[in-house]
Amino acid sequence: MTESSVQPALWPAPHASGAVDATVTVPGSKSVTNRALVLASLAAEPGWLRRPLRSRDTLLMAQALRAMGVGIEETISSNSTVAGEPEGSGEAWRIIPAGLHGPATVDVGNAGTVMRFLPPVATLADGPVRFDGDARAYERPLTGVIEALRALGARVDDDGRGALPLTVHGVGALDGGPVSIDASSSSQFVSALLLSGPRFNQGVEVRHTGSTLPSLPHIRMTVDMLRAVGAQVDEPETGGEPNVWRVSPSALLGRDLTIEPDLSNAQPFLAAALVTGGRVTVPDWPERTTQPGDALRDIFTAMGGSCELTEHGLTFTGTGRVRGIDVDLGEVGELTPGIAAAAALADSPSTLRGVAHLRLHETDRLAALTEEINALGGDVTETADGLHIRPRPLHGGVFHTYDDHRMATAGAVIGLAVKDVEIENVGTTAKTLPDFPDMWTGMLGA
Ligand SMILES: O=C(O)C1=C[C@@H](OP(=O)(O)O)[C@@H](O)[C@H](O)C1
Ligand SMILES: C=C(OP(=O)(O)O)C(=O)O
Repeated sequence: MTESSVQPALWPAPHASGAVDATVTVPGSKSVTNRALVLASLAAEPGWLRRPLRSRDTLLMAQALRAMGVGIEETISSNSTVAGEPEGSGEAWRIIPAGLHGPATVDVGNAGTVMRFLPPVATLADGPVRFDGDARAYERPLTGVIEALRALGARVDDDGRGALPLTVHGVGALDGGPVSIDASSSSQFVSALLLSGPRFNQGVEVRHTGSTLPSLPHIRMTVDMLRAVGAQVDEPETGGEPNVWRVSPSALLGRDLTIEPDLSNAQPFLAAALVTGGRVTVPDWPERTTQPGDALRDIFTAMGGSCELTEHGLTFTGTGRVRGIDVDLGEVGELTPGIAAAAALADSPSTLRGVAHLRLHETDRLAALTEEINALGGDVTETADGLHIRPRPLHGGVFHTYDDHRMATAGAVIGLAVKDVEIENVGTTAKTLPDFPDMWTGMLGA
């Protein structure tokens, strides 16, 4: 078992003395970077990732792929394709695919994308690949991936719990074909099988048998990115059978891909505009995207304020009044902590629904949000699939983060409006946004 090296500490969350007015450049998307790393590693030719996210989750992904033999060179690119960016200024990773090797060991940390996307990749290695990670990673669901790989012809040794730690005994190839899984606990089970599917002998046909399926935009992201590297995918949203995704066997192209900003990590900054009645612009907000964070344009507008997408990016302007909201977040679960934080500062109650699976995220997010907002004087109750939040005057105190990056950023949003909030282990934001504390104080002009 491994642990992050970040030490617990109390970080005094800055209080906003007035309306925030800032432009905040947000680093690349975790979900896009980690999919791009996997697809580029499985390709038949080298490729480029420009503006990749460098954070704990993406560095763990890169390190794991390197351990299996992939070449990943971190460079400053000489031919930046990013609009408005001077030539030579962009960070880029050159990915050089190779035959995948075992024995290898993979530290997944607490990255859902690493622990779910890489076991299928490891079936293609020519030896055993051992997966281990943080204590919390042992508790996160993985059965869907493990059982599917066994059904598709792989040997996977775990300790019988259907979870980490485990060893995938790669033999250089996998039969693939049809498989049924229950992905109600994580959409990442579906994404994982689809991403490696083109490299299985018969491709893969994934049938989801559960009653609910969270985070559909993330499955769309997988399908879009597979198609962009030449894979053939049949799926429910373009006329396929409901709950069935088919990927044909094929070689994948090496592409030159510029990673979009992480719109879920833009959330705390947009929330700052919402709760202070200020204005925040996030440059390079994509016009079209599969990222769930794009839903913030509607959700935060419904909570008070307005947004405008121009060539400068997305500008969100708050009014100083935050309204409660009744919303199903099943498709965009990772936005829940930030929405809960804004809802705790609203002038009417909120109900957040459709997110029971958050109990198995980085921490039990429903329990953690309830505990921490209530410890500051709030009135939050858990429901079977979400939260009821009745706003109350809040007071300062320690906001615990449970090694959850989105708890830390949620606490920072509350701290803007409530004096003397201290965030425990703000360094946990390194999972997806290592520069968060500096970006936050920079936004406030400190
Ligand atoms: O595929 C992805 O990149 C993700 C899918 C979602 O996972 P779940 O479906 O497990 O919620 C999301 O919450 C996570 O942050 C990223
Ligand atoms: C749930 C999340 O991450 P993971 O990729 O580890 O599932 C998240 O980032 O909110």
